[in-house]
Amino acid sequence: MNLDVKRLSVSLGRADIVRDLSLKVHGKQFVGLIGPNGCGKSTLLKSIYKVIKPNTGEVTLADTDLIKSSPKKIAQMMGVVGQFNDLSFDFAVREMVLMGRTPHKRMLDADNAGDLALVDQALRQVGMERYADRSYLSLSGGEKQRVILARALAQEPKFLVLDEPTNHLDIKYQLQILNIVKRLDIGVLAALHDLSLAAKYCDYLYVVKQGRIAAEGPPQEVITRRIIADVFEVECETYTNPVTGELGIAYLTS
Ligand SMILES: Nc1ncnc2c1ncn2[C@@H]1O[C@H](COP(=O)(O)OP(=O)(O)OP(=O)(O)O)[C@@H](O)[C@H]1O
Repeated sequence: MNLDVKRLSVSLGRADIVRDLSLKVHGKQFVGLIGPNGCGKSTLLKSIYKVIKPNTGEVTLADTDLIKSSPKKIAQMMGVVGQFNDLSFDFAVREMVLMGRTPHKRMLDADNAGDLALVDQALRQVGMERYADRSYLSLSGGEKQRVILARALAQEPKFLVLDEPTNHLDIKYQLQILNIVKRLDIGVLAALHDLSLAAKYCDYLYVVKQGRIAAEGPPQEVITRRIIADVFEVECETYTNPVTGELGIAYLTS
């Protein structure tokens, strides 16, 4: 299932935040968006899952025009983990995750054994099964983040959009969550702050600077001294980690 964003522009207030931006996720690629604070990553993702209306441009998933689709239709195809997931009302963790099943039905049917089995499976995947009856609002930031991912997994998504999915997570769960996502073997578009994690997990990266794509390519081609200095204003050297063989980044700016 391909995601195709074509010439998308988004303004918020008087500011042009996303500027004539195009990107693609082919099939089951794990594609990362990296870029400094405020460069427009969340705004771009929100206009893909239709929380923000773009001024111009096209967003299609498979052959579906997402800009013209209903939220329910989008939710039947796409799971979303947004950046801020707090609620005004409290729900039990199991109820939160069950909401991931709502787009598939006209009304939530809590007695549906199939749905409940998917909810339990999703909670197990993120290591939160013991918390099923706990109040969502009583959870820590990282626990909430894992529940929100479980809700997206319970949707049985064909595509995932993730905005900083490892926010609040300790290193064990950062790795665990990204491993889970990688193993789903579906298309993923994820905004990531940690460049080492982006290099480790992403097949392809787009670097966003002031609402435009400043660079794109496989991580080894994009996470370079020159591009990091240009986009993040930080001096670094990259190297091959002698233990893992992965791309390493040594930050030199003091
Ligand atoms: N309603 C608004 N009106 C005007 N500007 C806004 C509005 N909402 C967001 N912005 C601005 O849009 C810019 C892009 O924000 P966005 O959240 O997309 O950035 P981001 O790349 O996701 O940043 P971060 O890495 O900090 O999460 C920011 O400068 C932000 O202040």
